[in-house]
Amino acid sequence: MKEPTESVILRCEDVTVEFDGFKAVRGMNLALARGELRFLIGPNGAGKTTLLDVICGKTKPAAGKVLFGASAAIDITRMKEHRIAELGIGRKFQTPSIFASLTVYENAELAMKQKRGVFAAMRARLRPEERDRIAAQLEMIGLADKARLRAGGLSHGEKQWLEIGMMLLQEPEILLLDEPVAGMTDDETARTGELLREIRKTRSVIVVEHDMEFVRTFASKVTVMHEGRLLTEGAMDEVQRDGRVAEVYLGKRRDADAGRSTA
Ligand SMILES: Nc1ncnc2c1ncn2[C@@H]1O[C@H](COP(=O)(O)OP(=O)(O)OP(=O)(O)O)[C@@H](O)[C@H]1O
Repeated sequence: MKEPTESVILRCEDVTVEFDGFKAVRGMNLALARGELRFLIGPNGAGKTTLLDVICGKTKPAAGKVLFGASAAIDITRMKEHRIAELGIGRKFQTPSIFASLTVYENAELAMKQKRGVFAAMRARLRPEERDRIAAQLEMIGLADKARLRAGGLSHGEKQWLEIGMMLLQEPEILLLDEPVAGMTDDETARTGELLREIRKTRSVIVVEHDMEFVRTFASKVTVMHEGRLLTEGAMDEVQRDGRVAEVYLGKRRDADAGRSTA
């Protein structure tokens, strides 16, 4: 299932990752189109997080390539993590990395200044257009009314949204999210899905997710990994009908997921 080359923003080709001889990812292929919201699913230990680690440069593959940019022309396989981030791949981990003692606005301000680069960041004041962008971003993540509150006092879901907002202020082309709705209330989960739909209008997103109810509601295309390999890929309803998918999930599904899922 190869995407037309011109619309591809990221391509993983035959990526293999080894940890002390154990192959966590085995010849994995993935092509992400511009403006796509892709869900990466699979049982525990399938290699999903490791693949995100390879894309953002945190882990280097033993073999294979990661290509990024217009028509996936830039080989980022051996680039340093910070360089990949500068190029436009943002990674959000499960634990929020916001500053609890600063306000929501101050956190956003820091993210904006980080985007400017070290020298410009020393300029104390933000330009009016930068302030406007922060305001628009806080509006998008639903925290405009909480701009003056300490980030540490936000709910779990709000902290996750703030972190997503801070990443967006750095204008990545691709966002990599690892279980963004873990620990969220049903309402927060639904709002996060809407936020992802909004984000994909201007950026591409890969979401590693275990919450099958969430995936069913918000996914268009799903990639299923199993034991480091691509098991199948396609529309969620097709994937759900695939007997192999049900099989690999049987007995491996997380306890937390079992209550919500009938996949
Ligand atoms: N740094 C590491 N050293 C050794 N083994 C690792 C390391 N990181 C991951 N692994 C192993 O690689 C395999 C894939 O792990 P990974 O975290 O990528 O799976 P996953 O699909 O994200 O699982 P989960 O859904 O449980 O988060 C697992 O067997 C894991 O134990």
